[in-house]
Amino acid sequence: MSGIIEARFRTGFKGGFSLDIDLRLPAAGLTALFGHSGSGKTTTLRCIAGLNRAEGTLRVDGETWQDKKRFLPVHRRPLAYVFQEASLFPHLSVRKNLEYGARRIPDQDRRIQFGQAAEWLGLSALLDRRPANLSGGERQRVAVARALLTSPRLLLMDEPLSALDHKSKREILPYLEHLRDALSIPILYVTHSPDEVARLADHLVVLDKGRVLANGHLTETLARLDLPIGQDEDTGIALEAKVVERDARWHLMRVAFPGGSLWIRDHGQAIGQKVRMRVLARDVSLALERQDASSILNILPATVTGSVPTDHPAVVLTQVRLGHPLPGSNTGIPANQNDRTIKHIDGTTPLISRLTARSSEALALSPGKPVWAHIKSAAVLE
Ligand SMILES: Nc1ncnc2c1ncn2[C@@H]1O[C@H](COP(=O)(O)OP(=O)(O)OP(=O)(O)O)[C@@H](O)[C@H]1O
Repeated sequence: MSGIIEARFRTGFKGGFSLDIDLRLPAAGLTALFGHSGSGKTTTLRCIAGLNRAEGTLRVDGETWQDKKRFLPVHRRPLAYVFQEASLFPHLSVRKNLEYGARRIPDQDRRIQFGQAAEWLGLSALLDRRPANLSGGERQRVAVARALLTSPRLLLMDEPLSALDHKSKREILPYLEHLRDALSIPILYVTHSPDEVARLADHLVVLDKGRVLANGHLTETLARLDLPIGQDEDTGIALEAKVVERDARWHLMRVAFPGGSLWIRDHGQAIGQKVRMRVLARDVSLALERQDASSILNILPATVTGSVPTDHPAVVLTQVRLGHPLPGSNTGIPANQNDRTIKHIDGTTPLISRLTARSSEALALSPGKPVWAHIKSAAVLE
């Protein structure tokens, strides 16, 4: 089927690790493969690349790369692979390294031009340098551009930032964000950084012990309370919003998303522009009444959808969805997929709130309960 990557693999190693996955992924945008060390992220990528000969099926946008009858070897799969460390030719300039990437592709098959790749990765001023005279982040940018110049139909990236220091990571992230939006090919991106997931991913796969724990849209998957991706200080959701209004006097802008909007610090984006935001669980408090006489600017109606304990008995995480149950409906009812009072909040944005177990009990926060989410802070990711 078109527009989809279907990847089904079963494989194992002598040490006892087995991989058994069945994934349907969008054949566009950036899909993050997230999981703890040893969960099978790299093995999955290697199976997709044809570097590991796993039993299974791989179809990319309607084209079969592997099934029971055929196995395209790695050099016949139109993909590019970016590793943790850039392996550039040390004796060649950046320009020559890039030209090497483009060399194998006949002109008529070239989908990404040299100038385009150099511009996307900000390499124009570096073309005459040798790799030894580049920072780690610059070397990785060259490696990504070189990969793109092979005109792949799929870009695989295996923890491309993990060997970089904090400053270099910050420098390279905007290039990757731009690339995600500009490229028409899908990117599969392995990481164990929740931060990179929030900033870069459109779609998220969570792996654990060689199995798929979750596979879904970024905001929805990050909002799940049953996954190992959260539960710490940085737990929260990430979402895409659109700038809809600004208040020049107070340097604020209003950003809208399914089910609501927030006033946040103005970062100068144009009206209509998309921004990616993060709302952390520790910045969301829940109340039964709307508390307007407070310093909090953003107060949104929401409905409780679930709650889980955390590592500390004093703290729980509660999931809500924006919107109140319909007027006149019986509210304190448990969540039920067929209940029309719950259904109307399907599709609105989920939030997670970190609160004490004592408050949760005092407010009787159970599924179906209407609340007001007071959002202390929300930020554009940049
Ligand atoms: N060639 C191999 N032979 C034996 N065991 C292997 C081989 N390759 C990987 N493994 C094992 O398979 C498991 C999954 O490895 P994999 O590299 O896919 O995990 P990962 O999620 O990418 O981990 P990390 O985040 O540490 O890179 C690990 O336990 C690893 O030791």
